[in-house]
Amino acid sequence: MNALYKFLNNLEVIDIVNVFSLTICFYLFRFYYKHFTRANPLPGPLPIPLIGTFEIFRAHIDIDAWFYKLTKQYGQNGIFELNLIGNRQIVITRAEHVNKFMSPPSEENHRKHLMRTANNGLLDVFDLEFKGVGLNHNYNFWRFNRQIFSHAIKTACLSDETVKIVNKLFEEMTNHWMDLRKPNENSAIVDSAAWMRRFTNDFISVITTGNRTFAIKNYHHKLKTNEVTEEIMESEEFVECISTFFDDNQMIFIPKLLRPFPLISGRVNKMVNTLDYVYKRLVERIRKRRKEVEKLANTSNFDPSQLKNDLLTSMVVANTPYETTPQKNVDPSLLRPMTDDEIRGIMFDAFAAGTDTKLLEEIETVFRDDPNRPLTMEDLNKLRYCEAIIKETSRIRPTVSMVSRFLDQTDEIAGYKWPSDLLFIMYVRGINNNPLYWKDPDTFNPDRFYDLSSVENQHKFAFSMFGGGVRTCLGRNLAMMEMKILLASLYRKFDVELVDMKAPLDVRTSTVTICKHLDVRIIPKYQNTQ
Ligand code: HEM
Repeated sequence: MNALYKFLNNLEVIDIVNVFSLTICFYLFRFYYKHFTRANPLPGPLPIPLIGTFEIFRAHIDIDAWFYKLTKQYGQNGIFELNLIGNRQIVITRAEHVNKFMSPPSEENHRKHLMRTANNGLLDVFDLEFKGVGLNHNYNFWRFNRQIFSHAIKTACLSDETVKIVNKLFEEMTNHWMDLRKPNENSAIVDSAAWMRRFTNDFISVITTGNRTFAIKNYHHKLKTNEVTEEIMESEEFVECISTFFDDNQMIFIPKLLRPFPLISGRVNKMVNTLDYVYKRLVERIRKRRKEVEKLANTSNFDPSQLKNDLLTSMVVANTPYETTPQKNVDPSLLRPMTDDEIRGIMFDAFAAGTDTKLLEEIETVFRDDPNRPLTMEDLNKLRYCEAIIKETSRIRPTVSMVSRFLDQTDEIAGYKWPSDLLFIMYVRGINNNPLYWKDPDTFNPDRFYDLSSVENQHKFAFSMFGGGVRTCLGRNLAMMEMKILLASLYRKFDVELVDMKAPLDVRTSTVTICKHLDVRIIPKYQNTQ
């Protein structure tokens, strides 16, 4: 002890500087030694010590554009790597390599590599770790929630009522557009991105809770009168919060260790506050619905078929005596009622995920009998070219451009043997635009999805829009239905023109790509379109 005291006492500033410099040199040497001797080295940007690849930390970075550039630079063999604070992430850009993650579940793979994020992330800070379906990091909770969500959403997808809701909201929205026309003008200029955010929010709210948020009506009122009432503020804040979550949701991949860092902490706190607000609003709705169900159930002549048909009611009564269509062939351990927190997790998923020539010929053929009649479920099946347009748009610019899976055991992927605890990112946009599978990938050509022979000859993972395998999108049928009705209804009644053809697309990407603003001119085709 004495010797140590003497030693420290005799130290001079220069010695401290030397020790400090030596430590840094040692750290640098060790960092790059480990980097250059890593297993299966792949091409990718050279990492910076402590930070890894810096780009990810830049606020407002267009992650998707950056990944697209990296794919061109490093993805020739369909696989490259990034480093995030010492964590390796493997990016896949070829269809052949996604088999183990995207294949339909089998006895052998139904539990393998199922999680989307690493074990050391921030999911618990955002209260998402054991909640909902999309980001749930616990196999048993995820399975329970997915089972109930999928049972509840099936009813919505098969129901004529859902088609009627989209028709009604569309009519209301377009009436508002026409109302916003300047005096003596036939067409209206609208920010289609802002309107679509409100449309999808209103739609998913009816599907999940049976009640509207009136986001469309409130937005119209705000634009028309410049007046911001409490109701408008609330509905607008809810829409904005969902947007904020998507703006920065790459935060879910940040290791927890980094939370206190200045570039990170502000963004994490903003996300926590945003989610807190959304969670509170959702729990209020759940409690209200529970009371309504209980009140009804306590009446003497109660019949479960009197209950509402929406997702929230289905979840409140799931596995209780009030359920009208009990789940069949389900593991008995999944047959318990849901808690408020569990329902809130699923509702958050639904709100977050649910909150967007030949076509004209097809529309004309389908609606030849009456161009103004509401669209029906039967029409939907005939709108094949409309579906091809949606797929081709999603091929070129997928809404979800990255799908991740966490390797939970050693496995062979893309011809390499990998250790466990490694994050894989399937870069969907890279695969969807890879010239190996698509001739002239930059050319917009919906025939690729219309011509059945070319679809059959395509690699089964060369295009993916809703992911695949055990964790494939639960809302895919509902989303496709909503998009087809919207597209067909829009072009049936209106001509649509971009206001500024030269303006760059105002998109914000994290793992999801969202259009922030897009002015279009809406021109009614018929005089009687109000
Ligand atoms: C155009 C609209 C949509 C697109 C492009 C889309 C795309 C996706 C993708 C790519 C995934 C990841 C799949 C995977 O990991 O393999 C996903 C997951 C999911 N989606 Fe969607 N989605 C859409 C709409 C919806 C809607 C409307 C809902 C609900 C009402 C929904 C609910 C979900 C859920 C719950 C998951 C998580 C499934 C799980 O982790 O088990 N999605 N979606």
